[in-house]
Amino acid sequence: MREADTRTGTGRRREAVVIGGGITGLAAAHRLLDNAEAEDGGGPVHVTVLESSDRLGGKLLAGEIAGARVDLGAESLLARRPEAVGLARAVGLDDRLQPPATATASLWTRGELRPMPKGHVMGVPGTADALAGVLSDEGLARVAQDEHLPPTEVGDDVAVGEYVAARLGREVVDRLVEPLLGGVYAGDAYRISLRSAVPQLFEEARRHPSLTEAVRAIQSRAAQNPAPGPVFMGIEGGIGTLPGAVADEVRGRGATIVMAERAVSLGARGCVDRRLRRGAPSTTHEGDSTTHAEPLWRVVAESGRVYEADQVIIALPAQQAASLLRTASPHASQELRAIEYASMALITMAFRRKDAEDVLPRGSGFLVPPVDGHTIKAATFASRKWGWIDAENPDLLVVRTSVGRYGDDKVLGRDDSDLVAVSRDDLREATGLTAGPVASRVTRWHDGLPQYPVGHGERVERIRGHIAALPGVALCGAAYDGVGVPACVAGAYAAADELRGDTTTRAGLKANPVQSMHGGAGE
Ligand SMILES: CC1=C(CCC(=O)O)c2cc3nc(cc4[nH]c(cc5[nH]c(cc1n2)c(C)c5CCC(=O)O)c(CCC(=O)O)c4C)C(CCC(=O)O)=C3C
Repeated sequence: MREADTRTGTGRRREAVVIGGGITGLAAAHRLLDNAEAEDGGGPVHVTVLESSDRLGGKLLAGEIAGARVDLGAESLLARRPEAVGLARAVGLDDRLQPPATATASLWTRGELRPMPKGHVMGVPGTADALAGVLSDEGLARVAQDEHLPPTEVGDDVAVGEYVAARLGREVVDRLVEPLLGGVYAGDAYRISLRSAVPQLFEEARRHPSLTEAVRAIQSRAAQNPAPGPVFMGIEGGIGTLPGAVADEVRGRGATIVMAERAVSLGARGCVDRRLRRGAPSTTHEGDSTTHAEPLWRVVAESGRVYEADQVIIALPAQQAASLLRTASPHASQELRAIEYASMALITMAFRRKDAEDVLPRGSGFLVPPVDGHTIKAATFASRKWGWIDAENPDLLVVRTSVGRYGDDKVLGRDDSDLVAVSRDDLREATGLTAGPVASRVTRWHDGLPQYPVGHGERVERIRGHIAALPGVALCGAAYDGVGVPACVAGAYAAADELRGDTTTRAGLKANPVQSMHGGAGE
């Protein structure tokens, strides 16, 4: 059915193609449809989502172990930003949203599980007070020196590890910052950008001579405006059920989702080349809406099929985006190639509840600093963390561990049985759990987490600059706007809004980056 686009008078509806069926691409499709329904949305649109694999959802994957429903990918949504939870509500999952049953976690440091200290921003403490035991006595004394040291230059950007070590000593980096960044980015604190990964702290660090003072400034601001509600949210059945729910919702509104359809190139038709030569700016603005007599873009798939599009949203990991953009934007392509990823594996194990219940500590799990030489970097007690897993499986206790950090690709090459064995060894050493699991499964996430090293923010700006020269094309995903699910959703919304000439969403994202929500006051 072809509806006339009365607003632009072209007699046809817009064609929008979203490349990538992860949560970012699906959120983009959802937003394109919302925008089209809005009064000034530019008229009817037909949305096509192209997914190269035979599964939607990208890094979100719901699965099963010993009959228990679990997440085998990301398992929690940061709820301090509205976008991810808002999307879940918008697609009818309101009743299934559930905060974690426990908000406490531990740190496996210096031979013992110790409560995760309160009052830090991404592992950076506001005071040495709560760190006894977590750090050595020398480490504690070193933190206290911060207030007396001359200021450290932050410049345009600095590596988190380098800066924190200069102010507070390496122990804070090794035992607090590394394990948290290891969770969020599977990264290396000495490479990750303070500006991109902890922007709030970057801003405050420029304003205060001491870093602990900068942290306390963030904490007192947070204390004055306490954010309502839980920090994290889960979804009954797993956050891996979110992509399917979004897919159903957009299909219900007329979108087409094509599976096993790999987009291999994005080509401009002649008219675009002429427009580009005239120096026409990128995305739409008033009166230059994206509906022209003919679609401007041709997306060619590996199958040979061609998708003509007025608007294209690229919601792909950086390397795939680089390939797709080879001819349309060699400069963007080159910059995208330089974005690196870390790989990780999740080892999910179901224990008999009676074997594990009294042995495992309370709380949601523990983080592991890499300095102590253990293989796992975190353990999550899924049955303790999520009430729905607990309730559905009274005889089981589900635990998952994670392995793999930036630069260490070897660990993913180990056999499943080997990864289960090292996980059990580390769990036994940390908690005393000796019983074997009744079931286990390993999920490898090759190139699962994009890295945000020093200079990443500028690189993304340059990429956006190049993409802006392609009218009707926008880019979003974990590599550009922040690694968490809310960041992916927010980036998708910003991309869809940009295509209708609305840059306020992107501006809002920049002013209030998703990563600034990490840590906070004593959470
Ligand atoms: C992508 C991402 C974000 C960004 C989200 C976004 O920006 O949208 C994030 C945020 C955070 N992660 C945090 C804390 C923890 N993360 C853990 C474990 C893990 N995180 C991971 C990823 C992420 N983590 C991963 C791959 C693991 C490994 C184990 C697994 O995947 O199963 C664990 C141990 C296990 C447990 O207790 O569950 C803890 C305690 C805190 C609070 C810090 C504070 O206290 O201030 C915050 C903001």
